[in-house]
Amino acid sequence: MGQPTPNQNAVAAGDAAADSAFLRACRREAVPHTPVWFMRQAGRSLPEYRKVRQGIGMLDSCMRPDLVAEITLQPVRRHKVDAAIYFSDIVVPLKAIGVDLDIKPGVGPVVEQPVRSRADLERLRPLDPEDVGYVTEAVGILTRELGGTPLIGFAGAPFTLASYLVEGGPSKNHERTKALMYGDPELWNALLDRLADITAAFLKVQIEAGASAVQLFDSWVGALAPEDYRRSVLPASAKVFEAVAPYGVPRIHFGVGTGELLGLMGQAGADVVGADWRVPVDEAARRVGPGKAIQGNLDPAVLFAPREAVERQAARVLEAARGLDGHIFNLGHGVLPDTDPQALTDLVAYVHEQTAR
Ligand SMILES: Cc1c2[nH]c(c1CCC(=O)O)Cc1[nH]c(c(CCC(=O)O)c1C)Cc1[nH]c(c(CCC(=O)O)c1C)Cc1[nH]c(c(C)c1CCC(=O)O)C2
Repeated sequence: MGQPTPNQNAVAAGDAAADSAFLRACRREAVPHTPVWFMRQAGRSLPEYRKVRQGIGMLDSCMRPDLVAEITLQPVRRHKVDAAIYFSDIVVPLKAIGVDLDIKPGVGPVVEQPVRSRADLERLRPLDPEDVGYVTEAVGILTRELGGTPLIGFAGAPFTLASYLVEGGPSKNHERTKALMYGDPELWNALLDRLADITAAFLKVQIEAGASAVQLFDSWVGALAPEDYRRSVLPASAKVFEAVAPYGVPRIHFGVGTGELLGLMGQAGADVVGADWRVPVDEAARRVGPGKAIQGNLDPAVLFAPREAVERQAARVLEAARGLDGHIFNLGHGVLPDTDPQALTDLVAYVHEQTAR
């Protein structure tokens, strides 16, 4: 592998963000306040998002740098969150290598020809940075406009991407995915390895263009038992983290329902591990093991309760985080589409106020 060569704009923007509360917390350094951002902060809960997206398909919007930059900036302006997350979707790199898929409103990613055989696997070619020139362009705009606010790049983890590819769409039980994993381990390992390379290439594009941190979303991996995760998933996720390690940007690893997997997810190599709301953050930190920051973990449904109740539940998260040497406040999963945006703005202010040092 060649030496990483971030461009000069990226270096300048990175310098401005380097001392931000978010990046300091990722590195487990002292912070002026606990940093806050929200998974899925850019999107349907915001009226200004629905306005700019009118008449433009989800995947089309991901390929328009001006629109991507605007949507990424919207929650930063409105909520004063401590980090921006790049507006895209986990299936964008798959679309970019020619997989025939679409994101259907209210459904999610749907794949025309699911991947279930060796011949299907051969259709997944490596990602060339030129396949996603619009990402380089949008990240470039963003790092200039964000100033000192760090930009988080992201990608889907091999297991979660495999689930969409094998099932052909969203799935509750992941039955075809598991059938392949148990029934043809050789093909399964080859699929995850190929997805690891695509994911790593996609993260590198974002980092080289100026992203200050990256998050690997393994949203659906909580469906697995620890032994299956260790054997059939961990090597591919570890390959992704290792591939981007030379850049030195913080690497975040997140999944839902991963209480029993947190130790193994820590072993996969991230610097920060995200937990959902089912495990308190101090217990999550104990399970993840030493030397890693923790991100989380207010239940996104709590935001539908009155303000005082939201604050009581947020206070519980902060209390559990008190002894940790690196905590990034977030929800335990993404912002739900019907969330009142004001509840998010108020929550950011509350966390900042309560943790100001
Ligand atoms: C599993 C997953 C997907 N996509 C993603 C994940 C991992 C995170 C998680 O677990 O929630 C990641 C994602 N998708 C989107 C972002 C944008 C950045 C952000 O604000 O976090 C991110 C980080 C935009 C989006 N991705 C999608 C939307 C909604 C589509 C729209 O606004 O038209 C947005 C804003 C579509 C999508 N794409 C996917 C789903 C499940 C959906 C929702 C389907 C629906 O209910 O409509 C796959």
